[in-house]
Amino acid sequence: MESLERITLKTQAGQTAEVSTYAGHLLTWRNEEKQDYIFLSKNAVFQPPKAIRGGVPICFPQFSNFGRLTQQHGFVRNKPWKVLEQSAWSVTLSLSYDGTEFPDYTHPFELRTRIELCDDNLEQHLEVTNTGSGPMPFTAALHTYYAVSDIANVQVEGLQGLTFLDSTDGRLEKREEAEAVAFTGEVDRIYLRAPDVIKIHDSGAPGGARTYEVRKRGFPDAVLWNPAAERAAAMSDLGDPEWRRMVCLEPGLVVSEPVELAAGATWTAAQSLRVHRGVGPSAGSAL
Ligand SMILES: O=P(O)(O)OC[C@H]1O[C@@H](O)[C@H](O)[C@@H](O)[C@@H]1O
Repeated sequence: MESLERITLKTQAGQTAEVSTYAGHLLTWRNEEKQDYIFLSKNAVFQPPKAIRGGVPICFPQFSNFGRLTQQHGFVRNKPWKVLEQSAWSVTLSLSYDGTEFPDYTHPFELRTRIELCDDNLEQHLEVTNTGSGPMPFTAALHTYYAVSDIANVQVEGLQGLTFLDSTDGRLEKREEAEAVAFTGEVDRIYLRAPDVIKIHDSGAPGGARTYEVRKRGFPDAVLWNPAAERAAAMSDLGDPEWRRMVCLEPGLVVSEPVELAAGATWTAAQSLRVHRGVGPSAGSAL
């Protein structure tokens, strides 16, 4: 059952994005032909405190189990947020935590996210202020689910030569050899010190081909995830064939540069997503 408040952003050309005040969550981004750029599972459950499967869940103050919280990916994706500012094409939301609800995380903070929509370009900012009196450790990620025609058509460019932690293999440290990463099974990797531009090519997208160009700022790491059939079957809000229609590329502050934010200080990071359409699998790259 869907009962969440959605804010709709719209450009003059007719692109739309929907943002849920629950979880401060970008749910959809569609072009003027109503094609999805962002994946939202058909089996997603819109019932707080359940996390929404798809869109852009905000993992904070912890990514995965990188931190002391028992709750995977932190707790802000399971909370109502407040709208601070809104226009036809942008919205800013915030969430305040007073440090009391989770005994494993006693650092008060104010978190804000701003989403701005332009045609074929979406910007998302994340900003946190330490409102406590001591240093505040945290990890974070923008857990972005991209819509793809079929995971078999997807290649990710920009990761060659990087060290990654393989979460499907005990977080063993490995080196990425592939010029373009393809998906032949479960992929769950944390790339350390990833470049600020990474591209996802989908050779089967409507109109011929599509490239998502992801630019990140302030996030040193990048997580790449597709669960493949077996793990997806165990996730009631994903399943088959939904897992084939998504790939996650998540700018993150996970392991490369541990942060302890000073009392009163603010940390900011952002991602800028640009879509290149119908220009072949390389879309201006070397592939
Ligand atoms: O099911 P969740 O909590 O939303 O997590 C989904 C996935 O999120 C990814 O970021 C992790 O790397 C995966 O290990 C995890 O399975």
